[in-house]
Amino acid sequence: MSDRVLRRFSGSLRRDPVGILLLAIVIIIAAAVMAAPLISSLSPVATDFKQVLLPPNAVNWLGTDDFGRDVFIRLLYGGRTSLMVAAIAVVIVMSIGVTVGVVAGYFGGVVDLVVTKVIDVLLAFPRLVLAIAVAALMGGGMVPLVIAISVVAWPAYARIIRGFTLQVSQEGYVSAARCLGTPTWRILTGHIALNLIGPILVLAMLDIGNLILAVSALSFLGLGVPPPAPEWGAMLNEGRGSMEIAPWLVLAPGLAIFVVVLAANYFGDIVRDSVEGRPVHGPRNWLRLPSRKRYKSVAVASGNSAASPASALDLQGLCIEVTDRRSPFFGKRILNDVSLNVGRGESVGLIGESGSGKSTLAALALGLTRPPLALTAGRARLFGQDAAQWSWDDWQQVRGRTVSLVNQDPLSALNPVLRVGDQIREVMLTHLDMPRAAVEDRLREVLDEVHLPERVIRQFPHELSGGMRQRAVIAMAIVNKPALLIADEPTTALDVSTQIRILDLLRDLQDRYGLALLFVSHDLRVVARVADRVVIMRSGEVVESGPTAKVFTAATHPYTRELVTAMPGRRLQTVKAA
Ligand SMILES: Nc1ncnc2c1ncn2[C@@H]1O[C@H](COP(=O)(O)OP(=O)(O)OP(=O)(O)O)[C@@H](O)[C@H]1O
Repeated sequence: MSDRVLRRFSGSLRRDPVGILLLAIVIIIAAAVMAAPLISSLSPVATDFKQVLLPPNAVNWLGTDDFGRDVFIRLLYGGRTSLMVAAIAVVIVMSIGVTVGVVAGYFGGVVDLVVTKVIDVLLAFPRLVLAIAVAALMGGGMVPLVIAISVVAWPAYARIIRGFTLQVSQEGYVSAARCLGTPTWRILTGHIALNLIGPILVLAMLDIGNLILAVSALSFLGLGVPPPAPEWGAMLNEGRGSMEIAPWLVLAPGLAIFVVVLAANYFGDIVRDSVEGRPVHGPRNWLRLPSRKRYKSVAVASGNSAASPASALDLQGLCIEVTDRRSPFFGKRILNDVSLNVGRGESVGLIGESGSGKSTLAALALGLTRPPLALTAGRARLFGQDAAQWSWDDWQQVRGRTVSLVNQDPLSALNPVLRVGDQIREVMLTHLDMPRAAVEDRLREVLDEVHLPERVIRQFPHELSGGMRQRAVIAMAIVNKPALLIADEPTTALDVSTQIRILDLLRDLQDRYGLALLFVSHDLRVVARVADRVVIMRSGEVVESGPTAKVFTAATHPYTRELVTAMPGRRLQTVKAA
């Protein structure tokens, strides 16, 4: 995960001029602060009463204070204290917060009850007031400062980490590890803590700015490092008295705190976006409007005009390999010389055993081939255009509009906290500039098309049956009237009678819209019900293809014959009759 996050982080930063500027400033500040003794031999506490309150000049770049001390040198040494205390506090706060949160969330019961009550009590105090009380009780100084900040900051972390732990503990792999007798410490460190690295990183980045502010605030109140040692908050306090005649005394530390906190928050946002997988952060989003040009050309090509190409999806000699050298599977060929064509209005079934490469192929048709996998040979055309050349943004314009997906798990495709109606509306509004009334009309129309009652508009996914959820997902996929629908094992999670109804619905929609349908499945009976043509894959290669009836009754490849022989009921006619 870390590699992917790092790549996204550096990718976001590269496209973000403000982020790069802030990063450069922070690197300069951090380097200057670390190298303070090398930059000047002057002591930050050396006084010179002949030089008091000098404005910035060639010798004293940021002027002098009312003891004749050089403000620039004090700023450098003060930064060491501020940043070091904040960094130590983050580590301590994280360690306590993560340990308490994970233990409470995983063990639950009395442990959780006691911990959450303690957290509730601590969070009821205003953070800074509690920190002032703790620091004042301990008498000020660097160590009490770190302790005061840690004491008040850990409960918020513990509460968030407890929430994440509760969620991760419910995951199937944690239950499986428990069933397999994995020791508790191993589950906590290996399964749960590993999954919390992302949220922990985000929390740390977002809160480091707050901790720097807390250090400065306590020092400003005289509860930090004792004078004459410099610290940014303490410098603000010292400069307060002479602020009107020597504004540089407060401007210098004030600006330093501002820039560092701003940068920490800004990077916190980028890290959060990178961990959560949001594609773009920052000014790139603000400055660059989505490119409609290429989208229009794709949309035009996908229209049903006579001039548009006959193929919806046309793959020729396609190879997909693991191209990332860091992957242990580097060089592995996932798809080998695969050719497949889905004509307009045609329904093609893609059949293969587990691991044959069906999902990899479906992902390619949606522009979702991501590292470590890459297209290394062959041609991929969507509605006559060379889709291999499209950027992520180009694909974003096409996915959900020209090409849609229905996957096997409707529950994971629907957001559990949003009403079904809002989720379908969102798909429309993402792609089409429609008036409100038209959106509502189309919403009702599409629900009717997938045979769902209007009441589901206001319902949440958990209030629907499995079959209804899959219909809702199909409604989302077809609401923008796409030209190509990819159905990746859409009936696997359903019972047999619901399966048949969903398959009939897909066939029906395909006829009504002239949809091209790529139906991916390992179940021959299911494919027989919807596909005009079938393509059989094995170990990343196409072994046979042809009209459904022909392949099922007169297969030429031994593997296909094996599949057909193993099919319950054997004959296609039997399947259709069922
Ligand atoms: N990122 C990857 N790195 C290495 N191998 C991969 C990667 N992604 C997929 N594979 C391998 O590619 C092969 C095809 O995977 P794919 O998921 O496309 O199969 P599938 O036919 O969809 O299987 P299933 O029906 O079980 O989902 C598998 O052997 C899989 O292990």
